[in-house]
Amino acid sequence: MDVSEGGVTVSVPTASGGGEGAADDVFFNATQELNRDLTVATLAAFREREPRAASYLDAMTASGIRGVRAANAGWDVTMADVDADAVELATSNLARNGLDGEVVARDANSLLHDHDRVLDVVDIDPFGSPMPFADAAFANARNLVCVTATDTAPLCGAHFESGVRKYSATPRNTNYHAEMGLRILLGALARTAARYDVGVTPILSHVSDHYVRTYLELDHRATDANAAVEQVGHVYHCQQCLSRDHEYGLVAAPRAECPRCGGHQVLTAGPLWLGPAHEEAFAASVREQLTREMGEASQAFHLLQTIEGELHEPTHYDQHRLYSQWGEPAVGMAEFLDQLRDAGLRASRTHFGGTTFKTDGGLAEVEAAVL
Ligand SMILES: C[S@@+](CC[C@H](N)C(=O)[O-])C[C@H]1O[C@@H](n2cnc3c(N)ncnc32)[C@H](O)[C@@H]1O
Ligand SMILES: [Zn+2]
Repeated sequence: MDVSEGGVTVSVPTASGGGEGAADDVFFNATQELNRDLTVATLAAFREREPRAASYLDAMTASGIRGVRAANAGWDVTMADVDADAVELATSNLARNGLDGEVVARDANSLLHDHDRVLDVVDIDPFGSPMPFADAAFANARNLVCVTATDTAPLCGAHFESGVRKYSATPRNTNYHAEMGLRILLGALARTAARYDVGVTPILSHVSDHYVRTYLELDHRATDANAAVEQVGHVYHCQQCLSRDHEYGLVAAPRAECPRCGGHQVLTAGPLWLGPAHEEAFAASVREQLTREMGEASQAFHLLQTIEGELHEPTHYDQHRLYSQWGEPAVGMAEFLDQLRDAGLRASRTHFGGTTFKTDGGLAEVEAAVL
């Protein structure tokens, strides 16, 4: 069947209209249109920031939809997949839109390591964890690495051993699991890039549906890599009172007891990324690149707006969860945030959920402000 998205029309396996299709079909997920709309808008915003950026590798292309959309936006595109059927489909999808580009049957790692031209932007969109491709991406990309991770259960600590294996970290299953997943991923990516003397700066990140997506700008000096590693540390989370704190550095200092409630169930999570996961100005510039022909433009607009306003504290709270802990009825979010601000705290919504918020205050200050 044909799918039209963002100004291109591609053929995808018939069964895959609403989901991921049959197991042996070439992969296509209609529900990732938001991810692809944001990719195209991010590429456009990034080109304004880095005008030399011209080449884009869609390293796991499947039907080719993402690479075709990038080619349609003027990028010099290479699309790769290990699956011969995917390569055939992506080749015909590029051609039927009258676009130039190279489609190759290659393993992403081997292609990255012996590509004969500079790859300005590399997009890693595998099944599950991106970590098996992260070394090759950071060793060979020049400006930007885009990463999707769909293994959210390992990332957030729900599938603990798998998370430990894939991310060389200790993810913990907290009530801010989506952000835990994002920060475990960012921490692992920053440490991987550092092996190649590459420093990463996350300029946009979001957790939507069941995937994590992040865009990492690269700098190629050892000092940049050091600066990125300095953004990595640990979160200490009390399972009893939900209080948490964090510390930078690769050496963990597990808490014997919670400084707030004295409980002994304080989890240590990390190493994970404690720095900003986005740049406000860049998120705003991506928002300006959304176009009418993008099917998820409206959702993308609201998502970016929320991200722009989001504080950079490394964990968030769910206001409903707190009120249930306090045994009180929850109030509206706008009123709640006003109460925090009236008490002199910084406070923002987050894109992790409609009742989530971030603040620079500790839990005791939040309680004092709203109860
Ligand atoms: C999640 S799909 C990609 C979806 C696509 N980027 C999109 O936006 O619709 C993952 C693809 O990676 C391919 N793949 C798996 N291992 C690979 C490897 N080592 N190198 C390149 N492609 C690989 C699979 O054949 C599959 O087509
Ligand atoms: Zn506690």
